[in-house]
Amino acid sequence: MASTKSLIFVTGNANKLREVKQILSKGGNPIEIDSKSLDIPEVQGTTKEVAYAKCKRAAELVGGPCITEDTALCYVALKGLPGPYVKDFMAAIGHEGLNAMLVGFDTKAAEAVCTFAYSAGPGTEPIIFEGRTEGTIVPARGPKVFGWDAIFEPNGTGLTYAEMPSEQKNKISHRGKALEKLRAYLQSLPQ
Ligand SMILES: O=c1[nH]c(=O)c2ncn([C@@H]3O[C@H](COP(=O)(O)OP(=O)(O)OP(=O)(O)O)[C@@H](O)[C@H]3O)c2[nH]1
Ligand SMILES: [Mg+2]
Repeated sequence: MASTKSLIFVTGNANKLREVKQILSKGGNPIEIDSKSLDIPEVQGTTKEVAYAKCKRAAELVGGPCITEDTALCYVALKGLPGPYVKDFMAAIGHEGLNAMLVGFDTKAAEAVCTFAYSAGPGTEPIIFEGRTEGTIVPARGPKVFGWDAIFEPNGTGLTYAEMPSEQKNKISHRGKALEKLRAYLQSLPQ
């Protein structure tokens, strides 16, 4: 029988939590997720630096093992920006503004980047797991439930993330890819 592990995911984002639970509860060795909603200040830096610092602080606050996640939306024309700062851009200028930023550029290509970090507990070095999905920024299509899902069309799908059933998004998404790496790592740990 498959063994079940439980892990604390520290996040303030209910949509992330829903997807992480969906993805990790499936498969031969399901991982059970408990969550803690803590608002952890985020440093400026690369996606990996942001994820690493978030997880280090989360482990101190939780007092034990935990995972955190940082998501970035990286425009090719803008050499990776807004990247890990997309949350503030989304809040300030919304879907229309995120499209308008690319007016005058030849390429609307973008990459969704998800960076999970796992800490074995306070004082330990977080380990990073990254997933990337390439796509195009388009005018919003589909339900506007989760962040910039409605304006991101993964290559070769003809659909935005928002137009896809969750199983389809999870199969190809930046988050799904990062979580498969995290799952493999957790399964390699001694019980
Ligand atoms: O359309 C989307 N599809 C996704 O798959 C997705 N994943 C994250 N986001 C949004 O991108 C920003 C990341 O910022 P972020 O990583 O700091 O998240 P957060 O502050 O909401 O939560 P957390 O840091 O407490 O975990 C936030 O605005 C998130 O809502 C997504 N939007
Ligand atoms: Mg955040």
